[in-house]
Amino acid sequence: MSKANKDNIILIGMPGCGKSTVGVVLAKHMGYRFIDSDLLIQEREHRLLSEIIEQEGLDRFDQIEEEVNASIEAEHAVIATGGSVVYGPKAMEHLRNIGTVVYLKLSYEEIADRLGDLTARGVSVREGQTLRDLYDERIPLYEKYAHVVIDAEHQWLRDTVKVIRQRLEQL
Ligand SMILES: Nc1ncnc2c1ncn2[C@@H]1O[C@H](COP(=O)(O)OP(=O)(O)OP(=O)(O)O)[C@@H](O)[C@H]1O
Ligand SMILES: O=C(O)C1=C[C@@H](O)[C@@H](O)[C@H](O)C1
Ligand SMILES: [Mg+2]
Repeated sequence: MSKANKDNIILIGMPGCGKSTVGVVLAKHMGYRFIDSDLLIQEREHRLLSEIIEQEGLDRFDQIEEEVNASIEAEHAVIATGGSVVYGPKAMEHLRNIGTVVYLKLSYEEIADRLGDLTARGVSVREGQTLRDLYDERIPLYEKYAHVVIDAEHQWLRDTVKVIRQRLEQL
């Protein structure tokens, strides 16, 4: 159960799991604002995520992502985060305080199908690390920080939105 002091809905999960695509539709259906924290990072930095990672390196990118997410002030919003937000404990503590954290869970196979070139997409992946390694490293973090886990495997976008709303109503 969420002990949040605000009514935001925060989406977390692997890159390509649908946080941004599902998030904007969920916000529209609920009459909420939509915030994509990847876009907040790009606005603050005046650069693309892939450029920040290339120019600053992954450690600095992770710091920037943590700072931006830890300073989001919002109410009545659906917040789509970046897949690597769970590397920032301060950001996750803040997000859990301002809303209900919803993990969109997909299998490794479906994530691999959906994602193209990880580098071009700007995914926070270290040299030599495979998508499988990344998946195995992150799943325990998503599970640790989630208030709610949604199985999004083989679901139409509209059905994922419906299931999220049902689960939130039950809280
Ligand atoms: N049922 C579905 N629900 C959501 N997205 C789907 C579905 N089927 C296919 N897709 C595709 O999967 C991709 C989801 O990408 P999206 O950018 O929303 O992911 P994300 O979780 O925001 O990733 P990132 O962490 O990189 O920001 C899109 O290309 C979308 O068209
Ligand atoms: O999962 C990831 O490593 C990332 C996902 C994107 O949303 C961005 O936050 C960034 O490109 C890193
Ligand atoms: Mg996104």
